[in-house]
Amino acid sequence: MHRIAIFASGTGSNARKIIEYFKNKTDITVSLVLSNKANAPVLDMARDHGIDTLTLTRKEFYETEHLLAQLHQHAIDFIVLAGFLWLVPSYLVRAYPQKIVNIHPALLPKYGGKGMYGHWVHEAVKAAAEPESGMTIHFVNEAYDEGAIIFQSSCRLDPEDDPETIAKKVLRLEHEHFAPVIEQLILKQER
Ligand SMILES: Nc1nc2c(c(=O)[nH]1)N[C@@H](CN(C=O)c1ccc(C(=O)N[C@@H](CCC(=O)O)C(=O)O)cc1)CN2
Ligand SMILES: NCC(=O)N[C@@H]1O[C@H](COP(=O)([O-])[O-])[C@@H](O)[C@H]1O
Repeated sequence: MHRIAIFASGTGSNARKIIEYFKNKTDITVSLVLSNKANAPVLDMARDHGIDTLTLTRKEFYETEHLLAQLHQHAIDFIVLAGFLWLVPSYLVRAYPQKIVNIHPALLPKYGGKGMYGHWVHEAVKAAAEPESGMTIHFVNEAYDEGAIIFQSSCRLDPEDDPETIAKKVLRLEHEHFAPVIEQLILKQER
């Protein structure tokens, strides 16, 4: 059995799609949802699905081994960042080599890096009058959004699109692709 931990900071619509996708699978399950925000809606959603949750302060996340202990206690072997807004530290990247993936709401390498999250991404895409946007799933390394790209999907943008409608188009792609890409990656790695 592969056990996934999802890290999220906000709404958790991607986390919900992933939880629902693996609910009826026999070889992969979501066993833990972590957030840096105690009031994040993703935590209530996880609890509604009977999934353990964990909230960490910045000090606990960066300066203690509490997270590693919790991941070990839950036998986590894969980590998914789904709207998580803190930089994953080196100790965790090293502990889970090629086992941490992130979803980014743009076609990396453009529109990535520090400050590029949520609506800031779509604002920048709109400001640049891009003809398309999309989403990227990539491995997580020590820097924001610089890990090897695993999968990308794009959508056409219209002149009348604004950051909100761009976000909706990109989120639709994320919901369609993230869970199956995670499944294919996990099963490919075990071969
Ligand atoms: N080591 C890594 N950690 C994280 C990555 C990564 O690729 N490597 N991806 C991010 C997710 N992300 C883009 O996909 C991203 C999230 C947040 C930020 C950012 O600038 N955050 C702010 C803090 C925001 C807050 O605390 O509310 C900051 O660092 O100043 C950029 C990109 C997740 N972690
Ligand atoms: N750079 C990181 C970033 O911006 N991540 C983005 O946060 C949103 C979370 O939505 P959700 O909470 O509904 O899944 C998603 O669109 C994800 O790509």
